[in-house]
Formats: sequence, structure tokens, C-alpha cells
Amino acid sequence: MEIRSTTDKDLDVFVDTVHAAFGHVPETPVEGGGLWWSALETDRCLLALTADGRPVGTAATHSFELTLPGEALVPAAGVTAVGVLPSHRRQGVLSAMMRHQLTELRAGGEFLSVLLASEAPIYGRFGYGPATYTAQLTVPRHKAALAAPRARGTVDAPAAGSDDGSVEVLRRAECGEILEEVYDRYRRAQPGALSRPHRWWALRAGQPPISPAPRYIAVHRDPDGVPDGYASYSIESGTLTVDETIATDDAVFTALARFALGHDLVSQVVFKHVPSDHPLRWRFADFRAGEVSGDMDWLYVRLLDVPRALTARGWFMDGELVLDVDDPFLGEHGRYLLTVRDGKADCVPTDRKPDLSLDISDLGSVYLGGTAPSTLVRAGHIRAHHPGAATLADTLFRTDRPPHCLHWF
Ligand SMILES: CC(=O)SCCNC(=O)CCNC(=O)[C@H](O)C(C)(C)COP(=O)(O)OP(=O)(O)OC[C@H]1O[C@@H](n2cnc3c(N)ncnc32)[C@H](O)[C@@H]1OP(=O)(O)O
Repeated sequence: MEIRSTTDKDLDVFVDTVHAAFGHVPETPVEGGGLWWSALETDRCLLALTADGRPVGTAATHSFELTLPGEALVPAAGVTAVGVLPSHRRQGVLSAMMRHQLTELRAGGEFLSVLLASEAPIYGRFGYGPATYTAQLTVPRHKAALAAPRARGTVDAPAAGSDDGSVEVLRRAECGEILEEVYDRYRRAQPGALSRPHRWWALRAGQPPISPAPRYIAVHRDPDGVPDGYASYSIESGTLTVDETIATDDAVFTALARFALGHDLVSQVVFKHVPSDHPLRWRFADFRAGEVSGDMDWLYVRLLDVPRALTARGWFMDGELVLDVDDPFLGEHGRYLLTVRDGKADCVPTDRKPDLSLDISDLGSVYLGGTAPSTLVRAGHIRAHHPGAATLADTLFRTDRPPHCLHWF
């Protein structure tokens, strides 16, 4: 088995192979479809070939920037287009590609890798853990009344403040750079969010609203006319579906939700990518108005360098924790003393007794603050070495706002 990067000459082989692995026939670049593969970076695409040169497997990475807790922006390799031909499955092709890819990423100085999993059982063995979650909220219009926020007008509740902005409806094609700019402002402040490199917008790769798929876009502007949010939506058979709501603060999110919920001739509104603990649910006069469905894992995180990753994110409570980390796929094991002071962490190898023993995939799950270490202790994945260890870890890893990602790749 040979594993090598593609070149401009055989990117089409890569695209054909990944389509065959998924059982799809490659689409032609039709208006409305969007071409996800046009965003691929040729030198980051891997082909697995048999001894006689037949391509049987694919895997690639995108160069993203990931927002960590504390608004730290770091590079993250976004694994995508993983596929093995049905004729060659369960023979170790994916395992060989994952080993090759992780080794190459490390050699290139990367310390974090992320992905979206087609099936949840695939990637734990390679050290990836689910780190952000998503869901959709369906709101019947007859229950859509919003309650007045109780804290409105108090000095310490700016996020619930009044909305003096405006909403304008544009066609997707009329939006120019607005969506790209607003998304970029949003993702820099949202832990778990990924950058959408300019080429994605320019090439119209991916899913709406990046792709040219016909959509209406409700653009929210602040009182000075500066765009600070948008909702991309379509209406079919009485259901208004919002693909994504991007807002630079909670008041803008509510204004866009109110706009969507206020449509005539619509029986229900579906907000995609709204996590089940989103404040919007608390805004309805009827708490049961927002029906949560499709609650699922979204972004998986894999740490490639534990000290670098842990010192890169922001921290919100001082403390010390000794982590005994096992990385069976890469055959590594390390024990680290994590010391947090004034929002910054130091992380060094230690011989001290551990507070927690955990797999690298579990560290990926708790890294962004979206999964409490105590949950994984209770699930039997993380071992706590003394009664206070899980609470100590929860306190330390907790973040100022939950991570969320809605980018598809
Ligand atoms: C980030 C993304 O791109 S997600 C997209 C993933 N791709 C797909 O879902 C496309 C369809 N599926 C496929 O192409 C293949 O089945 C793949 C890529 C998921 C797996 O490729 P394979 O070459 O068969 O995997 P490989 O043989 O290396 O298996 C390694 C281990 O994972 C297990 N495994 C592989 N796929 C799955 C799965 N879908 N569910 C559960 N376990 C799995 C294998 O049983 C094996 O376990 P073992 O080591 O205990 O025997």
C-alpha cells in the first residue's frame, strides 16, 4: 500500500475515488449545487494506492483557524473526504491513512486536528473525541410568542438589551461580501467555530449560504447600518427553514429569530444548528415552543501536542491538575501538570500522582469546554484518582460560553 499526496494532475482521481467510496456519482457544477471539493487543497489530499497503483482510499485536510475558549485563534487541520472503496474495507486502509496523516500534520507543526464524523464509532480509535454538539429547533408558529426579558434595562444584562437595528431581505446573489465579513466577526468570538477561508466563499464551496443555492438572506444591521448578523433561509410547504443564524451578539440573534418567526403563510420555523441549551429556548413565552431534535455530536477534536494545545486556550479559574494521558493509536503516554494562573496555563511533564487518567480522545472531548470531565468519569471513560478530582477538572475546564460549530466540511 502506498499513501501519497495528490498533485494538480491527479486531483480528479482523488475526487472520483471519494465519490465511489460514498457511492455517489460526481455532480456537474450546476447552479445551486455548490461543489464541496473545489475547496480542497491539492497538497493536503492523500491517495491510498494498491501495490499495482489502483486508488482505493482518500483523506484530506483543510487549513482552518479554530477559535478556542478565551477567543484564542489557532490553526487546526480539518480532516475531510475520508473514504475507502467498498471492495477494500476492513483491511486497514483507513488506519494506514490516519497514521500517515497524523504523522504528517505533526511534522508540519500542527497541534490540533478536527473533523465531522459520518458515523460516530469511526474516529475514537484514532484519538478524536466529540467536542461540540448541535441540534435543530422546530417552533410551531402559533407558539412563537417571545417573552420580554426580565433583566432588560439592568446594567449587567447587555446581551438581553434592546435591538435598535434593522433587517433587510436580500437574495443570496445580492449579498456581496456581507456574509463573509459577518461570519468572520462571529467566528472570532465563538469558541469551537472554524474560519471559512476566503476561497470557500469565492469558489462557492460547501453548503448554503456559501454555495449559490437559492436562499433568502435576512441581513441584520446595527443602528449605524453596519451588518452584524444574518439568517439564511428558504420556505417550502409552509415550513421556513433557517440554514444558519449568524449573530455577533444575543440581541441580534433574537432579532433574526423574531424576523423568521413573524412570517405569514408559514406553519412552523426550523432553526438548524441551534444547540439544545441555546438562550433562544428561554425567550419563548412557552418554554415548550422550541422542540429540540437531531441532537448530535458535531466537531471532533484530536490533540497532537498536549502541552501546546492546553497552553493555547484561555482558562477561567486558577488551579492545578495532573493528567495522565494515553494515546494508544500513536503508542504514546504522558503525564502532565497543568497549572492555571490569571487565565493562562502552563503544562509540563511531571512525576506527580495523577488526578485523572484519560485517553487522548477524552481530552479532545473536554478541551473546548463542551463536555464536562465529570460526565466522562460517570460514563466510565475517565478515571478519577480521588473523590474531588472530577469537580476540580470540571471547574478548571469550564468556559465562559459553550463551544459551537456550524461549519460543514
Ligand atoms: C471526516 C470524514 O470524512 S467522515 C467520512 C468517512 N467515510 C465514510 O463514511 C465513507 C464510507 N465508509 C468508508 O469509506 C470506510 O468504511 C471507512 C473509511 C469509514 C473505514 O475504512 P476502512 O479501511 O474499512 O477502515 P479500517 O479497515 O482501517 O478499520 C479500522 C477499524 O475501524 C473499524 N471501523 C471502520 N469503519 C467503521 C465504521 N463505519 N463503524 C465502526 N467501526 C468501523 C474497523 O472495524 C476497524 O476496527 P478493528 O481495528 O477493531 O478491526
